[in-house]
Amino acid sequence: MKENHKSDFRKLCIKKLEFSSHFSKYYKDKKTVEKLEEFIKLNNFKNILLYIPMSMEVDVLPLINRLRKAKLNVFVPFMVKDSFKLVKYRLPLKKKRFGIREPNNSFCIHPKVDLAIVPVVGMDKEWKRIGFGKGMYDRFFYRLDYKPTIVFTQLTLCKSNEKLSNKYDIQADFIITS
Ligand SMILES: Nc1nc2c(c(=O)[nH]1)N(C=O)[C@@H](CNc1ccc(C(=O)N[C@@H](CCC(=O)O)C(=O)O)cc1)CN2
Ligand SMILES: Nc1ncnc2c1ncn2[C@@H]1O[C@H](COP(=O)(O)OP(=O)(O)OP(=O)(O)O)[C@@H](O)[C@H]1O
Repeated sequence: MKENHKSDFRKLCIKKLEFSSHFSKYYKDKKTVEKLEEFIKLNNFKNILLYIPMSMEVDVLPLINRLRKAKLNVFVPFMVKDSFKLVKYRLPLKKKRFGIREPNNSFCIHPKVDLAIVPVVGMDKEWKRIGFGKGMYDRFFYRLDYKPTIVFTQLTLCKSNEKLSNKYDIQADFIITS
């Protein structure tokens, strides 16, 4: 029953985000990125997990470039089987599974991040993440032996007033949207 609710809510949020991404996307991206940057500076984070955005996600590429100029370490997901590892952001990016772009593989030892900025499709009552349903972020955080600060980011808030999440779903410490 709950799984049906979850997948219906996921579909609804995807529709909402796709719709929202057609209107003032530039403004929403800019506003959200400004807030993210302020948050990073205020808390003095140095090693940051970001992501290579898809069209309905907040475009964090300008933020990535600015953070790199400021000599912060920016990592992005590199999909491996049912989850991902972290690689340092660098060009070129190559299109992979699900149309996701990624930098080349890197063989450095596991980097430790103090902040993880995570794109979400939706959130439930408990501020737990609803993603595309593959469980990759869930597995990534479950397998970490420390807990970074987690920020969820989204173009337009899509939050349910019901509990839809499962035990393994990751929970936000902060939400930043436009
Ligand atoms: N930008 C970004 N990178 C990410 C994720 C993400 O959510 N966003 N991931 C989070 O786990 C991982 C990739 N996992 C994914 C799993 C499924 C789909 C997916 O089902 N995509 C839809 C298309 C979405 C669209 O309409 O654009 C599909 O393939 O049908 C996407 C990413 C790692 N990298
Ligand atoms: N720590 C874990 N270990 C094993 N399986 C897991 C774990 N976390 C999630 N899963 C599995 O992943 C699948 C997808 O989970 P869920 O529906 O919560 O995805 P999601 O959080 O919406 O998507 P995603 O994290 O990919 O964006 C589920 O079948 C779940 O059993």
